[in-house]
Order: sequence, then structure tokens, then C-alpha cells
Amino acid sequence: MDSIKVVGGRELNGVIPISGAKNATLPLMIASLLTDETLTLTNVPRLRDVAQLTQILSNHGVDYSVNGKRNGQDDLAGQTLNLTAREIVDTTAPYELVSKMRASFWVVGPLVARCREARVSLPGGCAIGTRPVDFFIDGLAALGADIEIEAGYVVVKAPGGLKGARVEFPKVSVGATHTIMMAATLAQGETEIVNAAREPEVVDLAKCLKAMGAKIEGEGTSTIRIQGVPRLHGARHAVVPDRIETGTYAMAVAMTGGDVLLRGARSDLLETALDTLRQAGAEITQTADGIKVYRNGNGIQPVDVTTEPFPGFPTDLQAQFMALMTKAGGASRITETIFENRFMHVQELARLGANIHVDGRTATVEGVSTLRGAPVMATDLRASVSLVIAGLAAEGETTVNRVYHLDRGFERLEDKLTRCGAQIERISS
Ligand SMILES: CC(=O)N[C@H]1[C@@H](OP(=O)(O)OP(=O)(O)OC[C@H]2O[C@@H](n3ccc(=O)[nH]c3=O)[C@H](O)[C@@H]2O)O[C@H](CO)[C@@H](O)[C@@H]1O
Ligand SMILES: C=C(OP(=O)(O)O)C(=O)O
Repeated sequence: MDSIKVVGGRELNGVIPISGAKNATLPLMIASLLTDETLTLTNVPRLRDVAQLTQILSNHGVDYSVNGKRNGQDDLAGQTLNLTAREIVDTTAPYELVSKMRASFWVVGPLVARCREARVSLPGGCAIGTRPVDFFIDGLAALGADIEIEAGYVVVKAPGGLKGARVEFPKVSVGATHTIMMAATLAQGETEIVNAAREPEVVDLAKCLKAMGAKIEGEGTSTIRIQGVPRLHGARHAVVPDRIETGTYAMAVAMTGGDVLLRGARSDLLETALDTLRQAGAEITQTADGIKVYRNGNGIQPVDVTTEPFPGFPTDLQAQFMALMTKAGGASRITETIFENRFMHVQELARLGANIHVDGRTATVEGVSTLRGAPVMATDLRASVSLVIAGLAAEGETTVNRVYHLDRGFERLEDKLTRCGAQIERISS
């Protein structure tokens, strides 16, 4: 299993290209199931989750190809992925494939919309909480599907096709919004999703679905209306830049000091997180090429944050922000409201000398002047990268073990950071 070795104490200076968003790419790839024509996605990141999802989709009958490198492209340019679901040959998404990645469960929406049936294993994914699927089940039932749980599989049938309806989520859910929105594109009549997720990845999916011929209004607000159409067609769509990768590197620069251009990043995708970083002492400006992040030698200020659905502070940046706060000049309180078990990084940060006390959903971080390198264990995707950020500012060597979590969502992290002066390398074993 690979690990990452970081020797801390260097500033970051230079340019980091921001990849296409993992959390947009996954539902966009799944949208290919809705049409028998080719969906071409550009700016697709090279990630383990993307590779895993191509396997799942190919099991349903999706043909895929990846364009080769083009003249003038550097190694970190996004990929172009062509997906064609000419015929769905299998409506089962098996446990062996779905258990590795939660988003793969979302195939349930397009499959039942197009094939009128689906049998999808209950999902896996990062160990950050219980992560039930009741909103998906209730939403599909509202669209007229019959649903049963059989031996760990959700079995969904809609022999007469899905029918548009009002679907109100009790709580904002990104995945349930993606899934019901995709399912509703091919339902008969109008669907109204109330308390929909407003995340940029939902907006990106809606944009792609519209390019495929779907009729959708209200994406980016909490009410989305979808007028079902009989069929969708092929399209070409560029994946939105990754706001979580953007925020992660911005926090790394705030941690180490330095001056970095996050090329291709868009500040409108993460205003709350960037404002929080400004309060912590970073200077952040949007330029024509991306976002510039600068912090001089001054200390890091403590800032309290609470995670919330978009446009609030994202849960997917909570661990990275906590890493930054471990070196703040005072105490900060970090409250996690989305997932009940997303503090697994706390005990690993403590190995580096961080002083953090967890009480229920709130962690109090007492900043320390020095972190010291140590071997640590990555427990989930964003926790992994929080340990890298802490390692970049720690004295001596930090080894982050089990980095396969990191490879799910960060494209060539060690290359991107090395180019900016970090001392970081992957140890393959
Ligand atoms: C691949 C992807 O895009 N993953 C993101 C997506 O995950 P994901 O879509 O799985 O997260 P949700 O937005 O659905 O989860 C939000 C909350 O709703 C709860 N819930 C959800 C569905 C359900 O049927 N019942 C239920 O109770 C969850 O347990 C959680 O407490 O949004 C999360 C919240 O921004 C991010 O952390 C993940 O990175
Ligand atoms: C939690 C995440 O991913 P997933 O929903 O796929 O587990 C994440 O991207 O931080």
C-alpha cells in the first residue's frame, strides 16, 4: 500500500492547476446511462473513483474511451471521456463494485428511468457516518416506483415508467438531489424537488442534462423543476473546477506561507471557505487565470466554523481547515453538522502534536506553535489530505499511510505540491 512522505517547513510558491471536480464528474458520468448517444465529458480528473465508476458503468453496458494527450497539453491537463450507453445490458449494480464508492449508488435513478427497473447494492464510501439512502427510496417511491430491499440490494421497479411528482427532502442531500433530478428527466410530467441541494456540482449536472435535451429550471436554488421528456441525446460538457481541491490547496498555502496561483479555480464556487481563510490571515484574489493565495510570515488567526450545505462552509473542507487551525495563535471551534463521524483525523493530527478536544459535534482546537512529524494513518479522503497539510508545516518527517483514500479524490497531489517547492514523495510498496 502506498504512503506519502512529507518533510515540513517549506513555503509553497508557484502554480497549481486545479482539476475538474470529482464530485461533479461522478454524477455526470452516471448521466450517460440516460441516453443511447455519446456523452463526452472534458476536464475529467484522473482519479481512482473515476476509474472505479467506469467499471461499474461498463458492467451496465456503457462503452467508454479516453482521448490521448494532445499537442501542447501538459501532464496535468484534464482528460476527455466518451461514454456511450447504446444498450443497457444489466440493470444490477453489484455489491463488489458499489461497496467501494457511495456515488455509484446514484445509478439507481437513470437505470429505473430508462429501463424501468434497477437492482443496486446498498452503498459504501468514506467512513464518515451512517449515510442512509432513505431520501432516495422515498423520492423514487414518490415518482411511482415500487421499492424493496432484498439481501442488501435496493430493488426498484416502475413497469409503467416514472411519473413526475413533488419530492420534498427532509434534509439537504447532494446525492438524492442528483439522483431524483436525473430520474425525473425521463419521467412523464413535472417533478418539483423541494429542499434541493444547491451545490455547484448539482448546477453542473443540470447544465449537462439540459445540453442533453432535459427541461430543468431552478438549479442552484432550493426548488428544482423538471419537465420530463421522452428521450435525451448526446452532448459535450466540461466538468466544473474542483472547489474542494481549490480550498485544500488554499489552506495548504495559508498553513505554510507563500504565494500560489490556483490555475483555473473559481472563487464563486467557495466564497464562504475563502472568506474564512481571509479571516485566518490569507490574502486571496480572483484573477483572470484563477485564484491567487498569499500569506506572509504573520501568524494564523483562529476562526470558528460550522459546516453547512452550500453556500455554507463545506464539510469536505472541515478536516483541512482543522489542520490549519492546529497552528493558529489561539483557540477555534469547528462544528460538523453534516456527518456525525467526521472527526477521524483528530487523533491522527494529535500524533503531530495538535491539541484538539472533541465534544459531540464540536472540536475545540488550541493552536500550538510547533507540530512535529510522525507516522500517521489516513482514514478517509479529506482526512488524508488534512494530514498532508499538517505535515507540510511540521518539523521533520511525516509519513501518511494508507493513501489509497487520497487517490480517490486528489489528482497527482504530490506532483502539484512538489512543483511549488514542497518536499513530498510517494513511497510505493
Ligand atoms: C460524491 C459526492 O458528491 N459526495 C459528496 C456528497 O455526498 P452525499 O451525497 O452522500 O451526501 P448527502 O448530501 O446526501 O448527505 C447529507 C446528509 O444527509 C443525510 N442523508 C442523505 C441521504 C439520505 O437518503 N438520507 C440521509 O439521511 C446524510 O447522512 C448526511 O447527514 O455530499 C456530501 C455533503 O456535501 C459531501 O461530503 C460528499 O463529498
Ligand atoms: C465524502 C466524500 O466522498 P464520498 O461521498 O464519495 O464518500 C468526499 O468527496 O469527501
